[in-house]
Amino acid sequence: MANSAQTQELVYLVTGGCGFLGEHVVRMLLQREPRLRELRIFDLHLGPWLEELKTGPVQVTAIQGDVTQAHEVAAAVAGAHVVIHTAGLVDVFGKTSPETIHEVNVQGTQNVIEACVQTGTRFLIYTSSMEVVGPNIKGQPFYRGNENTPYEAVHRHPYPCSKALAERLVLEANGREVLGGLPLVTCALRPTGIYGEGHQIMKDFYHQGLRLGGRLFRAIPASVEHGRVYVGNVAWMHVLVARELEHRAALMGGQVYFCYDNSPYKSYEDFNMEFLGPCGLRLVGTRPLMPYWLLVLLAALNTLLQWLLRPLLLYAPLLNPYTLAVANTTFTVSTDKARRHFGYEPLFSWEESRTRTIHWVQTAEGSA
Ligand SMILES: NC(=O)C1=CN([C@@H]2O[C@H](COP(=O)(O)OP(=O)(O)OC[C@H]3O[C@@H](n4cnc5c(N)ncnc54)[C@H](O)[C@@H]3O)[C@@H](O)[C@H]2O)C=CC1
Ligand SMILES: C[C@@H](CO)CCC[C@@H](C)[C@H]1CC[C@H]2[C@@H]3[C@H](O)CC4=CC(=O)CC[C@]4(C)[C@H]3CC[C@]12C
Repeated sequence: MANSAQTQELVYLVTGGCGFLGEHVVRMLLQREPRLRELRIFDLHLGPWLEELKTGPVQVTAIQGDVTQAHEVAAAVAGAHVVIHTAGLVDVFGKTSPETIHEVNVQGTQNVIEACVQTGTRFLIYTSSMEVVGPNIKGQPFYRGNENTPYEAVHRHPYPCSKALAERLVLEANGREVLGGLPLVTCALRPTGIYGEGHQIMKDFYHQGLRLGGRLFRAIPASVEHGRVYVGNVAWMHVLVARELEHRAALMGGQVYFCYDNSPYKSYEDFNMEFLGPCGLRLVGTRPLMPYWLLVLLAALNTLLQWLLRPLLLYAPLLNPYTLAVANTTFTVSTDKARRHFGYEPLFSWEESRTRTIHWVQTAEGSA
């Protein structure tokens, strides 16, 4: 909670502050950054929940804007001490064109960097993704790796390509001189698959299960581990990095950190059942019910249907060759780099993260 003994002097900007992760970052900052004077929330779509934040001691400024518009970004950044750039197009389902994904994720990030340089903002934290590393196009496993684990990070899909390019831009910008002559300090956080309150795909699976009479059918072998991290802990890591970047610029500047916590290593489907099970769903099968080649065929068929139907409607199912490959490839992290560099410990235990997520799925049911 904000401590009135400390001077409230800092101005933060959170891009994408109305998204799934962004909302948690915003709320976490208000709770855990006592030096905050003003919090600017920049997003293409502003959420109505922002209104309730405006009555607190911190000035909350909602800015409707587009990261692809350099002048809008520059106006929002001017005067901010810290920028947390979490805005992005998270599309692995073919809803948007590769060009748009590139424009938002890469050009948008370039605009944020240039705005920092031009207006004199010194600290920039970028929300990257595990996807900048893998799974790669060869489907090679990354088993409990860390930030230094060798891995062939080669991608073809627009989303990981864009995140990798944007991350590189952010890291290369570390040390650039900003207005006033001081160096820019940047770093990138790479969450694995985020879960928690507000996770749309979890909700989609829940409703799919309800439609199928309370059942989901196992498609991926239980032995394929998929890295997951609780949204509250990802937000906490952003807040800590933002706080420590100034004091530990030499150590943290230009670095990447996986976002991790104590969530268990499990397959994507088994992990989801940790929440969906207590909400009344059952995962049928100890082994996949369909042979893998049939899933590959269905995923390819979905791609074809998406292409054929495009002139008429947007067909964007969860299953496509890319999502299947990601779900079917082991990718888990095991690291303590964030603890060593800036003292990160997860704020929420696994039990608490689980309880909060179950509660959200249960209460979100009626509102869907
Ligand atoms: N959801 C996940 O599992 C993971 C997400 N990430 C990254 O975390 C960040 C946040 O992702 P989520 O919260 O899941 O996505 P989200 O879609 O819920 O949030 C993204 C926010 O960015 C905003 N936005 C999109 N285009 C914009 C534009 N042109 N200008 C301004 N704002 C724009 C959206 O309106 C939205 O509020 C993204 O950068 C994503 O790549 C990284 C790893 C995992
Ligand atoms: C084959 C299906 C059988 O039930 C399951 C399909 C699940 C997929 C929709 C998800 C499996 C893995 C997810 C991705 C992963 O968590 C990593 C991600 C990181 C990001 O930065 C953005 C989101 C995502 C790509 C995430 C998207 C959904 C999955 C592919």
